Amino acid sequence: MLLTKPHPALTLPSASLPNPTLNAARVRPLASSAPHGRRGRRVSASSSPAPAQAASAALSRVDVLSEALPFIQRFKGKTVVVKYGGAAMKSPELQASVIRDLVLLSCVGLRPVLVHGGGPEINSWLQRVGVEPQFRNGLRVTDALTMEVVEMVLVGKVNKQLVSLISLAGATAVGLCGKDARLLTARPSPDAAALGFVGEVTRVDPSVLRPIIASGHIPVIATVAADETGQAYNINADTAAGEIAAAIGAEKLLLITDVSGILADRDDPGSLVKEIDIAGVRRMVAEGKVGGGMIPKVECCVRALAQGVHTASIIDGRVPHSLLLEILTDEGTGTMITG
Ligand SMILES: Nc1ncnc2c1ncn2[C@@H]1O[C@H](COP(=O)(O)OP(=O)(O)O)[C@@H](O)[C@H]1O
Ligand SMILES: CC(=O)N[C@@H](CCC(=O)OP(=O)(O)O)C(=O)O
Repeated sequence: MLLTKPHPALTLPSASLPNPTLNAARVRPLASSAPHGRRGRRVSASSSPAPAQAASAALSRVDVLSEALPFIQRFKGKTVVVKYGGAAMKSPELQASVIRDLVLLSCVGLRPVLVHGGGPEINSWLQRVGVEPQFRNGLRVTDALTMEVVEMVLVGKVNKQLVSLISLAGATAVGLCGKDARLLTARPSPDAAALGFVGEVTRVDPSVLRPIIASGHIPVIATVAADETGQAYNINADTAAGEIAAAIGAEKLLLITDVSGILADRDDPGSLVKEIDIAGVRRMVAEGKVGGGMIPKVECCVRALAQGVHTASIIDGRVPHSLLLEILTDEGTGTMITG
């Protein structure tokens, strides 16, 4: 099945489109100096809308909350693996907004596991040490120096930054990489001659995640793993997220990126494929309609679904609250791949 519909974000008023300033406003806590009403809400005489308008705005806000109830009930206690990719992590405001949504999901009883990338950040640090990044079919060509930079950036920098953002948003997180408690064991990719230290996952041992999740912390996973000899490998974050989702029996796998989802025509942002089954997506890959970084995404969704994950979606991190829209509404925002 292949359905193409206009993307909801494309039909929204311009104020709903990705806008760092608006996102910043959304994540900013209430100014402590602002006067507060009875329930601690900020009250501003000069900017108050007319009472009728304010009441109607409040009503539509609680409507949205109320509509989310069946979804919250359905997914309460369920694990959702969210892969947050580098392309959608470029702006600090966007990062804070995505992390707030993740924390909201955790507060309403879902059990999110965050697997992250950081491709653009790795590129920028490689360039600082004079190495030009190279990719083949969406995978980074990883020699020994590149491997060192990948580990420093993903495990040392990006991972800890996301843990801090979760803390700032009021939840707690534990940062890990594949090496911790042998969460992921790697072996060289079949294309090692061309790709160097790019790994594929041979084993997932999710036992370290269970007590972390049971204690209410959000695991944050960087996808560097070692083989049996301790050699480090660079694992594509989409691939790792799919394997982790399958190993922990996740309800959902969500890949957040910087396109609206799978496009029927990759040069036409309006050609979003809203829903597609495994056969359909395989056909798109065979016909060359899916390329570059979208290939590991599609492949990991297909593998996760084949191993029992119920739904896999590719969603647009540039759309404010795309994570909440995908999980807590009927409409969704991106491409849902079904088994
Ligand atoms: N059919 C397609 N639909 C959407 N994107 C596609 C398609 N084929 C290739 N792509 C490319 O895949 C990219 C997403 O992968 P990538 O840049 O690796 O994301 P991330 O860094 O979030 O993991 C898109 O920006 C787009 O250039
Ligand atoms: C083998 C391989 O390509 N590894 C990726 C790992 C990070 C990643 O996947 O980051 P994004 O999600 O931001 O693309 C890389 O080195 O860029």
